[in-house]
Amino acid sequence: MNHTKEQRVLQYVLDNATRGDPQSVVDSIDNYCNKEEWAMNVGDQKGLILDNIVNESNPCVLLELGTYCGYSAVRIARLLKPGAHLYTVEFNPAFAAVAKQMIEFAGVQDKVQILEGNTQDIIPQLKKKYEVDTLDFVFIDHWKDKYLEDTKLLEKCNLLRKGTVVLADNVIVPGAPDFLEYVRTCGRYDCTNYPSFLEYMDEKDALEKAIFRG
Ligand SMILES: Cn1cnc(CNC(=O)c2cc(-c3ccc(F)cc3)cc(O)c2O)c1
Ligand SMILES: [Mg+2]
Repeated sequence: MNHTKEQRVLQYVLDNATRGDPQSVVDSIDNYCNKEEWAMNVGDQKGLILDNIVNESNPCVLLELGTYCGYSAVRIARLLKPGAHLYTVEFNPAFAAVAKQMIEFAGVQDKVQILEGNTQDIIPQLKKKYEVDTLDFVFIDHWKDKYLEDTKLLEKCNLLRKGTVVLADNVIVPGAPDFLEYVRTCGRYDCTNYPSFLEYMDEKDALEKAIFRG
């Protein structure tokens, strides 16, 4: 039954975390991925930086690109105020199925909506189909060669407003050089780099925060 790594991560959470307790879900995933099998969750070190930036920006409408097992969706949702909502986009149906169960077990399903499909198709639907006006916070953690085109698509679809926080994972490893170059030089973002480490490893990585100037 647990033929994939993502299913094994979920099973470990079901067996070791507490239903309805998002922190225990986050901690269980980190325990498993530190001890048993590496997986590409943002992890506990970069996760603390993510927590701080979410708390600082007090967002109401959030978008995540790249759900994977739902680790960062649960991590973010556990911090959201009543009425706040996170849309998270996942292309891979197997990942989306695991994430759905992870989010429901954590008890944050009322705050999180998984949108299954390609970001290129879903981003242009956010306003009309999902009744989004503008986004307060965007966490980018999907395919690294899609960061730039999807950031430009968010701009084109008028989903960013003055002060929208765009936070990108993995800007060192695997890296997103064209995205970094763009947000740091195009004149439309105020950028801050947050050095950290690749999840569950000693290798250097970083998050980049790019605040849209409007
Ligand atoms: C298949 N797929 C579905 N979603 C995605 C998008 N995520 C990544 O690719 C990703 C990759 C790594 C990583 C992989 C190998 C390695 F040696 C070092 C780092 C780390 C991350 O935090 C990531 O988010 C990939
Ligand atoms: Mg990542």
